[in-house]
Amino acid sequence: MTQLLSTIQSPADVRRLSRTQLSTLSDELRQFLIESVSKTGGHLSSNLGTVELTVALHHVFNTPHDRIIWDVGHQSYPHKILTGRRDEMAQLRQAGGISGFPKRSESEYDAFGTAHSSTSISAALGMAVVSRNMSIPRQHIAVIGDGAMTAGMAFEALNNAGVTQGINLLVILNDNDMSISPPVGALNKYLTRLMSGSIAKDAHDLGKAVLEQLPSPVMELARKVKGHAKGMLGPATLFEELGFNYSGPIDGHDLDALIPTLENLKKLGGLQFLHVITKKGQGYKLAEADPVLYHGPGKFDPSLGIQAKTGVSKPTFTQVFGEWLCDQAQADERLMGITPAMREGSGLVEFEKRFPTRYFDVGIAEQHAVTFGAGIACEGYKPVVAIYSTFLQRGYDQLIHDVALQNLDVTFALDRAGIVGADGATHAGNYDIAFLRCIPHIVVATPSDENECRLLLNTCYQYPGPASVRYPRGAGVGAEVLKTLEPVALGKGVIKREGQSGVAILAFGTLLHPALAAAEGLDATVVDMRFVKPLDETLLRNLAKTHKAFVTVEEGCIMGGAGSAVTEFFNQSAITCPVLPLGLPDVFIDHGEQQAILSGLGLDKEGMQERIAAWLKTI
Ligand SMILES: Cc1ncc(C[n+]2csc(CCOP(=O)(O)OP(=O)(O)O)c2C)c(N)n1
Ligand SMILES: CC(=O)[C@@H](O)[C@H](O)COP(=O)(O)O
Ligand SMILES: [Mg+2]
Repeated sequence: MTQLLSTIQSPADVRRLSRTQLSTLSDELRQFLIESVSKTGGHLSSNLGTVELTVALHHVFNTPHDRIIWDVGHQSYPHKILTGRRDEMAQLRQAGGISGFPKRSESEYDAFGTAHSSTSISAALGMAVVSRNMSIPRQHIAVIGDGAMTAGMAFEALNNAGVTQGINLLVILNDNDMSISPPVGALNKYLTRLMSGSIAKDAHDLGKAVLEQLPSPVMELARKVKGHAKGMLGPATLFEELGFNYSGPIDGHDLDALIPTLENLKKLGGLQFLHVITKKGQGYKLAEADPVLYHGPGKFDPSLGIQAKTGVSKPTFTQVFGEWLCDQAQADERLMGITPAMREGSGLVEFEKRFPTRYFDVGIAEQHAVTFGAGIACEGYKPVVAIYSTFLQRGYDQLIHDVALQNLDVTFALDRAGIVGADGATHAGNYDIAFLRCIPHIVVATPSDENECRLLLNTCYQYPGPASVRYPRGAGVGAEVLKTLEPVALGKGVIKREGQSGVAILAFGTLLHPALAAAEGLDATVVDMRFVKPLDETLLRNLAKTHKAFVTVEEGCIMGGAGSAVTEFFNQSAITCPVLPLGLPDVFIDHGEQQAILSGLGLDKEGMQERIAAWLKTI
């Protein structure tokens, strides 16, 4: 039953509701969420945890005039539902439907586009200084999870905000004591101490009482009084030391606590930090019991919950990597596995169980993960950094300056390379080939199937410098994976089909398979290049003697990608054969089903055949 929810057209309707109605609305919203996400798939646990907070925020603040920035944004579904997108939830994360993350082009209520974590405070601060300079009376609210709070960028923003005068910035720490996996790090321990009330509770109560009694003209003085009171009673919180007025912890599922607190903070303005305690999966027993499983499920039956898959399914590339990592770690005790907060997604669950002292979840801290690996390599150990292609973007300078420049032996296992599907443009791993191949020393390997993934991991692991293996989200072609730890030759491709038409298709990665199918109709030669760097120059020189035209195929951006590598080599070697580069165009590619997106871009058998045939007519 969603009677009240169905009357909500915009947050203005939420602002009119009584406390009792807000409570009913929250219950209906939660029910709607479970039903809706069970039909589309999406991020469930985090959204169940932000229902009351979202209702309270839209009730108290004047959105969209006031800005709410949802960190990561995977918890913004209640916000989407209350801001006019209830019906669109049926197409969430599907082609043509709404995004799973806040998106400025989608709604005026989405103040900032997010999906990569820990950006909210910086963005809110940027908005706040403009409001200050333009004398716009506006509130800026960053809602950030305890996981997202572990990233350096969040602290860079707090550091900057703490000395910024005259702004309204409210940081709400949505602390559910969970990242995707259980949380890690010293900050988590600190937050647990705050949560237990041992640091600031008494001081907070005293401070709040003082503030509530004071008339607004003396608020500034009040803040000083409050700070002084805290100082007398015990140590200030870290956030107070950084210049914020800390409130909390409060129960983030209790509207009676949330609403007056938010109203109070709104009145106060300035630099405010509110610590809210929530439960991931709140209100859906199965998600409460296993928030990790329900972090980002596919479709499921709400009454049964997620069911274990029956039958035999092809292993995913992630599973192939996870198994390889365990086998390699068994064989080489120098191996250390590193993940920036993506244990499940990167396939490290088993590795952690079997090699706990060699497993490092460093938090949402990609830059640190890379340099941490560099340090390990300096001491003769062999770090394997398991990281999604899109998240390695965060560690780019570290990759160049800390790893490659020193030619350190760090292996990068790049998952989710290429189109990722439902998460869309924010998570697409489209750029790694281009941004890696321009860095000296680094090996860039692009396996075409699961078995080759393992073989190239072997090669890259044994290569005594920086090396990367990129593989896509999901399952491959069902190739049998040999349990070997033997490497294949570095920088050598393999001819898969000899054609007679004088056309050679050079495939970098899993698009080899549609390329092979397309080649039948074209009678083209097909090569599994295996490596973008080093490029198999000998093979290319030989092919150029017998072929008149080349096509490159990759699931990565065309600009600067593997096709560019081939063209550059041809130019340097005075090879005059024309090259048609097939890959991802120079646009951000929205969410949708992975294969459908590739087909839409002409990267399936038919598309390749058509485009190659049309191009051949022009040369
Ligand atoms: C830069 C970056 N690294 C990793 C991720 C993947 N990721 C998405 S949500 C999440 C956990 C966030 O935890 P928290 O902020 O506490 O939110 P919760 O899921 O607990 O609601 C992670 C690691 C990401 N989105 N961005
Ligand atoms: C929000 C976020 O960044 C992750 O939860 C991401 O959606 C995971 O994607 P995968 O499902 O590909 O692991
Ligand atoms: Mg959390």
